[in-house]
Amino acid sequence: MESGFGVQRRAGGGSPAVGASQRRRKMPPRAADYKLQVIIIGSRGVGKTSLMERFTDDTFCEACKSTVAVSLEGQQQQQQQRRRLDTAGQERFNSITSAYYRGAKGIVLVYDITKQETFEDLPKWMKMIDKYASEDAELLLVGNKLDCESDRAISRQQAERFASRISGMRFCEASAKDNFNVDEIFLKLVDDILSKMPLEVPSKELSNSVLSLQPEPEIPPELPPPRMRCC
Ligand SMILES: Nc1nc2c(ncn2[C@@H]2O[C@H](COP(=O)(O)OP(=O)(O)OP(=O)(O)O)[C@@H](O)[C@H]2O)c(=O)[nH]1
Repeated sequence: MESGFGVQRRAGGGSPAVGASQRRRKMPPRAADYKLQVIIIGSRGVGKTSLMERFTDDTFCEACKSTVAVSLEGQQQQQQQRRRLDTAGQERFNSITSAYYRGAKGIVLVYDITKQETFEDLPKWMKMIDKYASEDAELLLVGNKLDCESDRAISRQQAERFASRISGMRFCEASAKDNFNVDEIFLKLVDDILSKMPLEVPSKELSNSVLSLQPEPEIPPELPPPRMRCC
């Protein structure tokens, strides 16, 4: 399953430490300077939607339905639009999938720190990134459900080792439930994306971004070499 969204960020908008959720609640919406497409990917139930909803709405749902496909535009738009996409047909999935990966400036790869299998799925997701995403996309590995420390199955060191083998991948742990590290994840990612962008960005680069959630990826037989560090 995958999800993503358009992150809008005002230039000089302050650091994550200021508390973005506070700003979201108190500041009236303003036209964004940038719209960047970020996708959130990872196995079923790891908390992709919860992380996104915590960031965009500052809400958390204890018993959410599994997402098939969702589109969401504009974190700072007053009227956030969501629509379920018709996801019938693998061909359609593939074209949607590749379009979202291709357009993504940032990719958040999520696993659940209490579920070994979601960590074991990570190489599968990396293959999708290698196949479809831009080489320039910022990558962030997130171990979610940090509030469930007593049920932890994946150590921080294991995840750090995984991330260190992938060029440019950052890593952090978070809790959508406790709102721990959520704003920091997305705002740092956006800062990293913006710091890579040229000062004058052509307007077509700033087009609306949408989000897509799709089923488990089918790994194609022929894959390009993975984005592993060479030394
Ligand atoms: N304890 C805890 N539960 C969480 C956290 N984040 C999500 N959950 C729960 O995990 C379940 C799955 O969360 P979702 O956000 O729907 O996960 P998802 O990855 O979007 O799931 P799919 O749409 O099925 O791929 C829900 O019951 C959430 O309430 C978290 O940080 N801590």
